Amino acid sequence: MDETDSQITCADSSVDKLSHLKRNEVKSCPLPELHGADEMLPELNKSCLTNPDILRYSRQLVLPDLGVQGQLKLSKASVLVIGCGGLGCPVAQYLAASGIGRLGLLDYDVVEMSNLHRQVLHGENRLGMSKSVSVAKTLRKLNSAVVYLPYHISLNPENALQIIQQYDIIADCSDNVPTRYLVNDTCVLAGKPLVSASALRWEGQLTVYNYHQGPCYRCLFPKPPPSETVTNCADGGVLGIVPGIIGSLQALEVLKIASGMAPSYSGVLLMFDALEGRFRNIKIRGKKNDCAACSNPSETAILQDYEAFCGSSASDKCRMLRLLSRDERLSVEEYKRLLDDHVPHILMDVRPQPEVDICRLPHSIHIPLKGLEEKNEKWVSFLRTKIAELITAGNRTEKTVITICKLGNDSQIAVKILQDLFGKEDLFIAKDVQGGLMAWAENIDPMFPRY
Ligand SMILES: Nc1ncnc2c1ncn2[C@@H]1O[C@H](COP(=O)(O)OP(=O)(O)OP(=O)(O)O)[C@@H](O)[C@H]1O
Ligand SMILES: [Zn+2]
Repeated sequence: MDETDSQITCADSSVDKLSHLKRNEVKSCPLPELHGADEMLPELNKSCLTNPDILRYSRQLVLPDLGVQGQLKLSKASVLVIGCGGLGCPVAQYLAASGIGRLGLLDYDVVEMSNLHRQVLHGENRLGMSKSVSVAKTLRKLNSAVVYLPYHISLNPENALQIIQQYDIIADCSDNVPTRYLVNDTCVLAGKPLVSASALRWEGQLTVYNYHQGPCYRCLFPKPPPSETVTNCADGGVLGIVPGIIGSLQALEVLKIASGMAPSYSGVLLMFDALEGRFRNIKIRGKKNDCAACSNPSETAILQDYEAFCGSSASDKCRMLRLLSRDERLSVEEYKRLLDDHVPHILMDVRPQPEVDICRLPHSIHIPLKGLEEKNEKWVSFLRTKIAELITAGNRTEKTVITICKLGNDSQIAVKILQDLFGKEDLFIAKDVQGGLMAWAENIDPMFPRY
């Protein structure tokens, strides 16, 4: 079947309108909601398996723990997958293949090239398309008996309860802390089990919240971590297979709950280390008596400002630190002028080595942020040598060090450390390049690689 004749149940005209919009356009235009938050969904009430069902699911039907009754329960169950990215793809794929009744697919974002190594339900022909629609289109070809409901929206405190209460089980496949708190609190309020997972670099985690008397996310994490300590896939990287593995396990937990079995990870945290090839199960604390969310669910307020609570955004792709004042920063245009005017300076690239191996500005020196943070003598004396060379070579005596990284976060931290190390010296100036090398690629040099 070709892309164009896929029978996604949402209005296909709205899908087409969305398909090739850029992310910002999608966010800013009034969206034709593919499935609105307030739309009531029909009940799933399959009472027996048809012959095609029996053939399709035969290999799992013969499993004594599942059987016909389990399969029928699956067919009557509905699951909301929040985030159609690295985790959401395998979760949705295995649930669809297993014969879940209804799959809600929620994501505000569109498919990008850097998604394809792990978000395996999208493809090159889907670039710019709504992720939720793309997943629905792919899965329609895998199992057309499942009802797919794509929501091309951002889950927020205004719509979360209306959507979540229409599903039996929730899979959190999102990638940011405000969304995790929002999903948790809403699941507590609506009384829904929440299968939650994360994947970053070579590691993955998985647990089930709010299942029977089990703990919720807030029982474990009453307060969010400091926003500057939170890394996402764009910052930290992720091996595509890791969310593939964790997402498959997430689907397994959902399937167990949906078919009437007990999940394995309620009150237990699975930690997967792909480098070591090791899975570890850690027993986690039970329900907290004074948990702000689940100790008294009817009182749980989900209308708090989750972004303010967490100090980070639920929709920005990149976290943006604001450590420096405007005059401690150079825009890429200002930095280009400084280069064109041959102003003596040191450009210090503070990214980790693997990123420098991908691309760098040829005149930069490389001192990784980690080396600076540890005040590593090797790097500090290397920088002192470079500053001495700058003073000897130039007619001017300003010791100007400009830091740069991928997006302009680590470069700000580097400026703070430099100010601490050299700030008392005469004529020492430290600034960073706002937006980093990706802003350089965007606004100055279109040939510079983006990653
Ligand atoms: N509040 C939210 N509402 C809707 N979708 C969300 C929300 N929070 C996160 N998501 C979605 O969850 C998905 C998480 O998946 P993943 O981290 O693999 O993708 P990504 O954000 O595209 O990755 P990258 O960081 O590499 O760009 C994203 O597609 C993101 O758009
Ligand atoms: Zn709790």
